[in-house]
Amino acid sequence: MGRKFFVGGNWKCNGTTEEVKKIVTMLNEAEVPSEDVVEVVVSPPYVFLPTVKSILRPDFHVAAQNCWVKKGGAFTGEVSAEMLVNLGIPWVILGHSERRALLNESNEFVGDKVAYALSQGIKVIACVGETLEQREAGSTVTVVAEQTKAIAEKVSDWTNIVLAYEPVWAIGTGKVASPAQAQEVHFELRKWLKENVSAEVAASTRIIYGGSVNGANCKELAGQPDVDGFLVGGASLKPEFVEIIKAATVKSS
Ligand SMILES: O=C(CO)COP(=O)(O)O
Repeated sequence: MGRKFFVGGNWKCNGTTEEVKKIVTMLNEAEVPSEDVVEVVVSPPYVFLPTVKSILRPDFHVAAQNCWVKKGGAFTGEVSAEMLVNLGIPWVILGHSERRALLNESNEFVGDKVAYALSQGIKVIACVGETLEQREAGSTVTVVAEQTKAIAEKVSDWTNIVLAYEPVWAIGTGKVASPAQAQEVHFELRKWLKENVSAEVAASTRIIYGGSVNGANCKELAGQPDVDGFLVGGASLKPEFVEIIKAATVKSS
């Protein structure tokens, strides 16, 4: 169905100017499959976006890690979607579990943000995922379905959305979901999209996995039929990110 493999690097709140330049140099020198095979998007903190955009190879793209829920104005400390457009930033990550948990972003707020960013022409990596408690209570599918529903209620066009399944218990813990665990939730999310949005959206929307992805586990995860790529945290700051990008060839081989 032509879901191009997608690899996002979420740098989170890390880096100095020097470190950022070093990572970009490493990426610029890397030999990776062509843009026809894999879409690569890196997401530095806001303050480094212009630098990264200006020095990053043209076949890779940049994403912000957040943006404000509506038009900019008197919202101290926020960055608006309009500003991202002004800087030529094509992507934004929204609904990351760290923001949901630490900054109390609700499902509804995330849905509003996704809709507003899309309305301004910014493509969205929308994150969903359950906590360990929710998984142990057997509510994983309900939780991610509710998070996805809050987005689906606000948007009509899914063309510019990539859905990132990031189980909270796997983020930054070194405890990666097994390929079977990831596939199970990705399958359920695709089924949810089919039943609640459309068969076409279900077939064409990329559903990517995030949570302790590294150079050693990426290939097996990429081999799962409903895993269309990754959102990588810690390993996206390291040379092994290149190996993760190369996992795209698992799909094309
Ligand atoms: O949160 C993540 C990406 O958005 C995943 O982080 P880690 O790869 O460090 O577990």
